[in-house]
Amino acid sequence: MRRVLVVTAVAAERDAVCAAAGPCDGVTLPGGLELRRAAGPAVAFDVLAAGVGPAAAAAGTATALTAAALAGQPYELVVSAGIGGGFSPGQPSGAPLGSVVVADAIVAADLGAETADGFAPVTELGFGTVAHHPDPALVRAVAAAAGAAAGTVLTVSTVTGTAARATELAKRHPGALIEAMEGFGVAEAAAAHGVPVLEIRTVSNAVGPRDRAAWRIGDALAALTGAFRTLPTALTATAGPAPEPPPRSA
Ligand SMILES: O=C(O)c1cccc(C(=O)CC[C@H]2O[C@@H](n3cnc4c(=O)[nH]cnc43)[C@H](O)[C@@H]2O)c1
Repeated sequence: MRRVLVVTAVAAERDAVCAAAGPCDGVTLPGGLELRRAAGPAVAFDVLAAGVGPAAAAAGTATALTAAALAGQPYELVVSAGIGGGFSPGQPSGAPLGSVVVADAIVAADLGAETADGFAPVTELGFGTVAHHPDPALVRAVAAAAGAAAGTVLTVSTVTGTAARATELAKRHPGALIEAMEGFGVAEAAAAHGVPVLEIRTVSNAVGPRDRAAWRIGDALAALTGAFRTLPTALTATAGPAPEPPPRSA
């Protein structure tokens, strides 16, 4: 049985994933976060709503990964999942409302410093990392199964609210399809545990001037459920042999 941890920001996104994964039982993690567990025939999904933003996402992901490792049932894959803002197709790249995106790069777009010459990522300041690159074969397989585009997904701590900011981000990241707020935090925790990561997003709104009335959250959540329905087949097709269970203690 393959074990996959899925991390969303909010309960509505978690429930959209659970709607695809099958009946989800609740398990409480150290610290009080509730994990929803769905054991499918080929893949077991544990789904966690860890909170909004990269810090909450990293903390929740690290807690779930540590608890699983200590229980002798480590995860094989972590997936950051949820809705996001799509760059408009008129920009260097883009993703329309309701579409599905699988990240081929998970990029922290506002982790750095403002300088007189503009934004400098922390890597240019000499430390840290600003990008994680999921396994390309896995990205291709999952995107093909879900009918998704593959491209850069940005992680921001502040939702973009102006056309100027949207244009600046699109210029700085020409391959960006979506911005959201958690992927990089999930990816950092996964990397710290040596576990592969994916990010799957569906577009609820356009990146740019804030217009909450125009958000299509229901459509994006339905698309998220649809994408997760295709995931077990894609994962089983790409995975090697299932790992040996840990040795039983005498
Ligand atoms: O109000 C609701 O019913 C509702 C249901 C599901 C999700 C939400 C959220 O507000 C989720 C916040 C979550 O979504 C990502 N997100 C969505 N659009 C953007 C965006 O334009 N820029 C950045 N992030 C976006 C983000 O990951 C948030 O955590 C509400």
